[in-house]
Amino acid sequence: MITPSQAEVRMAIAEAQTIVVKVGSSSLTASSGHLDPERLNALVAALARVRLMGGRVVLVSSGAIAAGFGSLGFSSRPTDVADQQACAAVGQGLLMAQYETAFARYGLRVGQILLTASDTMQPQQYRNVRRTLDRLLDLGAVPIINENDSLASNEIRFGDNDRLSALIANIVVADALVLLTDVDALYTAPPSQPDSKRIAYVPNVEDALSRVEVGGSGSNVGTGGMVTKMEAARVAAVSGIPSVLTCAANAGPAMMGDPVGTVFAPIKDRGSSRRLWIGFAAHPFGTLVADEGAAQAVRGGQASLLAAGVVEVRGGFSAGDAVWIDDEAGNHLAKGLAGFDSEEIPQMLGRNTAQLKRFLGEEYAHPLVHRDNLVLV
Ligand SMILES: Nc1ncnc2c1ncn2[C@@H]1O[C@H](COP(=O)(O)OP(=O)(O)O)[C@@H](O)[C@H]1O
Ligand SMILES: N[C@@H](CCC(=O)OP(=O)(O)O)C(=O)O
Repeated sequence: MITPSQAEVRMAIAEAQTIVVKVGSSSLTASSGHLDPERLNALVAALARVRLMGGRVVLVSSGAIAAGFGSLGFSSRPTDVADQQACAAVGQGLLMAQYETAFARYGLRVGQILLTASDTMQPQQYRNVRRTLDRLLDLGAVPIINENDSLASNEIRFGDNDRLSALIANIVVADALVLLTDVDALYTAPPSQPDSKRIAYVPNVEDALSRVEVGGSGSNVGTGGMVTKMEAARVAAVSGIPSVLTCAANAGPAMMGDPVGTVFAPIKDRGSSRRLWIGFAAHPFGTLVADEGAAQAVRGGQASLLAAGVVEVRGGFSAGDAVWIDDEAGNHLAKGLAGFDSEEIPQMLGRNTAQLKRFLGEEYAHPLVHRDNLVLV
C-alpha cells in the first residue's frame, strides 16, 4: 500500500466515523494518584462533541484502581495484585458514576463493558462483545470499556488497556484509534531524557520500533508506559487503522485532525474483522504440522490447508478453535480456525479429497483449515 502523508493521516482521523479512544490512568488522576473529576469532565466534553456531531465513540478507560484505592484506605496505589483487584472492584463503580454524570450533561448515555484477555480469545465471547458494542453504538450510547481487573488472572491479563484498545478498534471496525496519556507525543527517547525530541509522524511503526527508545510508565499510576502504546499503534497500523497518540488535554484537537501529538499511518489495507481477530486475538489450542509442499502453499497466502499435506496434529481442540500451522522445523507459518475436532484429524492425514470422501464420507472431504480462516503470521 502507498504510504499516506501526515496530512492525509490526520484528515482520515478527523473524518473517522467510528473512533476508539483510550485514556490511561495517568490522564485521569491528580498528582496524589486519586481520580481527578476535572480531568475526566474535560475529556468527556471533547468526546461528547464528536458524538454529538454524529461520530460513533467507544471509550476504553483505565482508572478503576485509581478511583478505588482511597476509599479502601490505601494511601497510594497498591502494587499487590489482589489489592489492585479489590480496589478495581470498588473503583470501577465510582469511575462509571463519574462518567454517567459527565456524559448526561450532554444528554448522552454510557454503557459499561468489562473484558478479560480470555474473552477476546474465545470466538463465542468475541462475537457477543462485538454484537453488544455494535448495538450500543447503533443506539447512540457511548460504550466504556475496561479490563475486568477483578476477574483477570495473573497469567493472562492485559494489565494496561493499550493493547485491549487496539483489539476493540478491530472489533468495532474503527476508522481511528486515539491513545491519550500524560505526554503530548511520542518522543525519540523517554521525555525525562533532556535530548529527546517529539516525533510528529510515524509512517511505519514497525520500522520506527527499532529507532525509538521506548520506556515504561513515567508516573506511579500508569502501567504499560510507551512500550504497550507502540504495540497498540502497531496492531492498529497492521489492521489498516490510523492512530494518534497525545495527552488527554489535546483530545479535542487530535480528533479534529489538528497537528498535535504523534500520528501513525496504517501500513496495510483493512482486513475483515474476523481475519484480524484470528491474527491478533485468537488463542491457538493446538498445532497442525504441514509438510514441505503444504508449507509452501500456505506461505503463498492463497491456499487452504488440506489433510493431504499435514503430517501431525498436536493438542486438543474443537472445530472452530484457533490452531497454529507450523512447518516441520517448528516455525509458525499461520494461524487458522480448524475445520475439524483434533480427534477426527489423525485418520484424515495424508489423504487427498477423493480418498477422504471414499473412506470417511462426504463430510470429511473439506480442508483442515479453509483459506478464508487462515492468516499468515
Ligand atoms: N519514547 C517515549 N516517548 C514518550 N513517552 C515515553 C517514552 N518512553 C517512555 N515514556 C513514558 O510513557 C509514559 C506513558 O505511559 P503510562 O504512564 O503507562 O501512561 P497511561 O497511564 O496513559 O497508560 C509517559 O509518561 C513517559 O514517561
Ligand atoms: N484496568 C486498570 C488499568 C491499569 C492501568 O493503569 O492502565 P494504563 O493507565 O492504561 O497504563 C484500572 O482501571 O485501574
